[in-house]
Amino acid sequence: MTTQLTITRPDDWHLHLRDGDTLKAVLPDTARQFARAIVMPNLRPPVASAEAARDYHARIKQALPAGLDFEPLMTLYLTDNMAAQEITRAHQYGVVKAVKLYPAGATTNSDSGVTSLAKCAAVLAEMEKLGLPLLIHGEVTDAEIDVFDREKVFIDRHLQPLLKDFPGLKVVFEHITTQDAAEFVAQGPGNLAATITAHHLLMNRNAMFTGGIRPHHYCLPVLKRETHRQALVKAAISGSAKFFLGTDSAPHPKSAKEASCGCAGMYTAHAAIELYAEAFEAASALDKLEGFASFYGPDFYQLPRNTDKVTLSKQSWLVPETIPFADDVLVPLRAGQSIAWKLL
Ligand SMILES: NC(=O)N[C@@H](CC(=O)O)C(=O)O
Ligand SMILES: [Zn+2]
Ligand SMILES: [Zn+2]
Repeated sequence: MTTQLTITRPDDWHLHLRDGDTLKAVLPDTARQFARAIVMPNLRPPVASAEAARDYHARIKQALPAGLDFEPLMTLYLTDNMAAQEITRAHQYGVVKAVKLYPAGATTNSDSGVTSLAKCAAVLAEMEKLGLPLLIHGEVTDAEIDVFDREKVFIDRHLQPLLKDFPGLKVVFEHITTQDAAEFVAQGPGNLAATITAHHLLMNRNAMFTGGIRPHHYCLPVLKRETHRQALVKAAISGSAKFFLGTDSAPHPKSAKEASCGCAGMYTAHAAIELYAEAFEAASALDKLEGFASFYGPDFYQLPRNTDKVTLSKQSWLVPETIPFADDVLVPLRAGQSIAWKLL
């Protein structure tokens, strides 16, 4: 049995850091483990210009505690009326590594998102030309479509046409949750990849209803049935460079989660790499963790792999019930329960 695991320092290719005091509260959790993270732009207002991305980058660097080495990789929030020129400028700024597509209304702070991809043709052509990846929250927003089917329908209605219209565009299908998405990506072209969260590897939709409603297990895309979870595990441990780590750690105050209309998002940054280690161990595939967590992401983004190492030890520890979050608290995944691996 493996009791220690040393891997190249990982990166997180999908992360929500928020801003201001909440940024300060969560950033150390990520920076302790990861060398870099792709930072999501769904602030209020969204990070939709090259200047906004540069300023947000500076605020993150400023919020970083002394002694922690961490590089935020910035994203632009795609809107219907974004000019292609904005992409060119953002690319020139250097800190912007990708553009994020939120279908309008699909998730937290997505109301300024895209209503029709046809409106973004010039922007997408410019990204294709520059090699700037498009990161997609891949769910349709149609109220008539069952919430558990929204990812699958997005593939047919939007992702397939997009890949056909822009065959050279690099695309990351973010936080995939279904067998349909895993198979679509595995069989797709080399410019198509996907991130997978730890929570979608560890839990199926029963976790939202164990003994009552569990708001801290509600995220988007919503957890799916067990067959889908198994397909995601299979993809993550396959050794295919098309699948890599993206936590989608999405902090919200406890009061906003435990509410009559609670918001979507799980906080996993406090234990991200440890949670992934649990999932890979459960699949007897700890030897596949390093590629998934530390190699395939930078390879896809054409960034250098990290050179330093981290070590995980098979050592159970107790997750706190809450974590301070500005003037509130947040409830981390596994609150009050234990995690089998510990980052040394
Ligand atoms: N994943 C979530 O459930 N929530 C994310 C948004 C997102 O990634 O869709 C958030 O910003 O809270
Ligand atoms: Zn999303
Ligand atoms: Zn997200």
